[in-house]
Amino acid sequence: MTDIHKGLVGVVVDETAISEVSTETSALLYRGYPAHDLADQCSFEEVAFLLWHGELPTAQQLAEFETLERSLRGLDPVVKDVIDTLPLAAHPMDVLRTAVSVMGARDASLRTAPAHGRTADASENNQRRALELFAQIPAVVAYDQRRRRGLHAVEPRDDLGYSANFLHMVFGEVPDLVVVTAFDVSMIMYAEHSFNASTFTARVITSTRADLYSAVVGAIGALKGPLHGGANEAVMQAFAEIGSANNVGRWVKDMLTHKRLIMGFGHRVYKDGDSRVPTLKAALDTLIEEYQRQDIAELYDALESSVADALGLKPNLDYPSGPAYHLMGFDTATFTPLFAASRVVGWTAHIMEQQQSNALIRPLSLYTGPPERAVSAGEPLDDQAE
Ligand SMILES: CC(=O)SCCNC(=O)CCNC(=O)[C@H](O)C(C)(C)COP(=O)(O)OP(=O)(O)OC[C@H]1O[C@@H](n2cnc3c(N)ncnc32)[C@H](O)[C@@H]1OP(=O)(O)O
Ligand SMILES: O=C([O-])CC(=O)C(=O)O
Repeated sequence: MTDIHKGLVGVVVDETAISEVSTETSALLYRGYPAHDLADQCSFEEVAFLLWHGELPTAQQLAEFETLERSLRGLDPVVKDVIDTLPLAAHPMDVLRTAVSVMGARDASLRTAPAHGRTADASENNQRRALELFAQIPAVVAYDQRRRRGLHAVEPRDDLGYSANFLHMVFGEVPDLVVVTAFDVSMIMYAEHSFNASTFTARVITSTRADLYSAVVGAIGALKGPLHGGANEAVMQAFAEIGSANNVGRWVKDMLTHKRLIMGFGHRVYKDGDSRVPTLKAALDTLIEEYQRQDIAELYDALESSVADALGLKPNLDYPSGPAYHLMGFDTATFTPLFAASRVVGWTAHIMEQQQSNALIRPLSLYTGPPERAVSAGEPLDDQAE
């Protein structure tokens, strides 16, 4: 009897030195450091450097890294033109996926890479490409949200850190420090999570020796789904549907009656709570205080305890991030692109790790279709199908 691991549940498919997601202790380590400590003490730029290079940067390395990242923030006018051809009703994840695809098609260095070689896509090129995506995805997200609102694009500022500049490009001004800090924390918490569906997608694509952009485009596609990154958007839709804490009980009952999933709850690996939630919830609390939105805190708590009572499920990272991004002023459909802006660090770290020790990823399947049969010449196709 062949063992089938549907959804690859519990299957260890490879090694990684980038992060550890522990089921037993519900902990998350980035290159050995607890992610919550990094969120407390480091900037997103430092964490990106750590995930890519394995060590936190020295002061000089950080200064060089920041200077380079800031110099790469401007968006290629051709990418802007392509975005402008897309309907305003297109989902922002589709816009981002298209933008990254255009960036890949315009990277001349890809065209000179020999397809047959082991080093078909040299690692220093990939480090550059990863940094460019890191620096430019915020500009894509900002450009797209602003065009939907009928606003002109805002150019990046090289005197601001990653998160302050991101918010400046989206909203045309730098918000209070409390908002910038909460956003930076969200970027750090979303940056990396071992072999989740989108990262695994990127590794599968990389295993065929396809280029980094193809792998990132595929990862964006996988992240869009509501069982993965799309859940942060779905959480906010649920909040809007519920309206206020008083309606939570009725709403949850209705969801259970109709056997619908409650987005932002449950996790494939963490069965006793997502290790990242307390850190992002603390950041959400600072935003609730900043914007004086106790109503959101009440709804959040009521839904969390109602789902715990009804299903025994705990929130995942997408639960606090939904209301946090809403309070910051992002359109709901833009939440998952924010996740992508952060996770591009993890994706590209995994792409480079996969390239360093590659094996084509190609599992087996158990065939359950009809047994071998003969094609009868002259028999009408309809009869054959019966
Ligand atoms: C940052 C992230 O990407 S985290 C994930 C974000 N996704 C979501 O929040 C979507 C909602 N959650 C889910 O769909 C799931 O919990 C997943 C996809 C995250 C994990 O799924 P799995 O590990 O496959 O768990 P699985 O689906 O086997 O769940 C076990 C049982 O709990 C139920 N369940 C799990 N999550 C939920 C939920 N959010 N709402 C209602 N029921 C749920 C399942 O229906 C299943 O019930 P069954 O045994 O009667 O069939
Ligand atoms: O690990 C997972 O399956 C999903 C997740 O939480 C993430 O990618 O951040």
